[in-house]
Amino acid sequence: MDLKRKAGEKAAKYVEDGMIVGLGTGSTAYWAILKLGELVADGLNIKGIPTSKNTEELAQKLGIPMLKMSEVNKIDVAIDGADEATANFALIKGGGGALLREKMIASIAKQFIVVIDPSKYVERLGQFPLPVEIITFGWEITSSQISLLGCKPILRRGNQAPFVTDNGNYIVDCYFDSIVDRDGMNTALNSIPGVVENGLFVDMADVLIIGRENGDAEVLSF
Ligand SMILES: O=C[C@H](O)[C@H](O)[C@H](O)COP(=O)(O)O
Repeated sequence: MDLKRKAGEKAAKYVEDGMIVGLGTGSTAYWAILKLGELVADGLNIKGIPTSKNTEELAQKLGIPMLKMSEVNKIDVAIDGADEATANFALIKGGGGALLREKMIASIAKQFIVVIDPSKYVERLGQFPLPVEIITFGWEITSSQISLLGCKPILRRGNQAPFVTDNGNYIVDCYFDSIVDRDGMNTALNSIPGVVENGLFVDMADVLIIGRENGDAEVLSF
């Protein structure tokens, strides 16, 4: 079985009747959402909060009832993918551009479950360029201020034009040699005027599920 699928489907087992569920974005969270769709069709009663417009469309197709972020003040469990994860559960997210909504949803989730394939499990963060969401106004200035933190920020592009997030912002993908002080970097990035949010998720994940070739998916709890 596809390793992303193994991880995603395992995460769906954490969802219980009556829960409000943060629905992540990307090709691994996809499998969790698909499974939840099946369970809902079989009678599971949950409400989803999507982390992106893509996920909202998917959940809608699958018949998962949804709430708006403004309608909730707590989320029971959020399930999402990651671009990198370490043994102490630090994450880089945002490869799909959904980091802002993902971080907001994860931050109010009682339990945040991260699903990955083994290629995402790394010793140190920073091989994957860190996505930083910035406002379009004066983005060049914001980007050059970000570069002073020791990285090379590259404006993400879509179809020959800058990629625009669900929130109407740009993303710069920041190439660091490595990110050692994750807390410090998170704070420093978010202190730059023009930065909306960055893809470092520190001390947020509670469970990390890694799809493994042999046997069941591996579950690590913090
Ligand atoms: O913005 C996108 C998200 O942070 C994704 O969860 C992340 O990029 C991982 O996606 P995938 O499971 O497709 O590798």
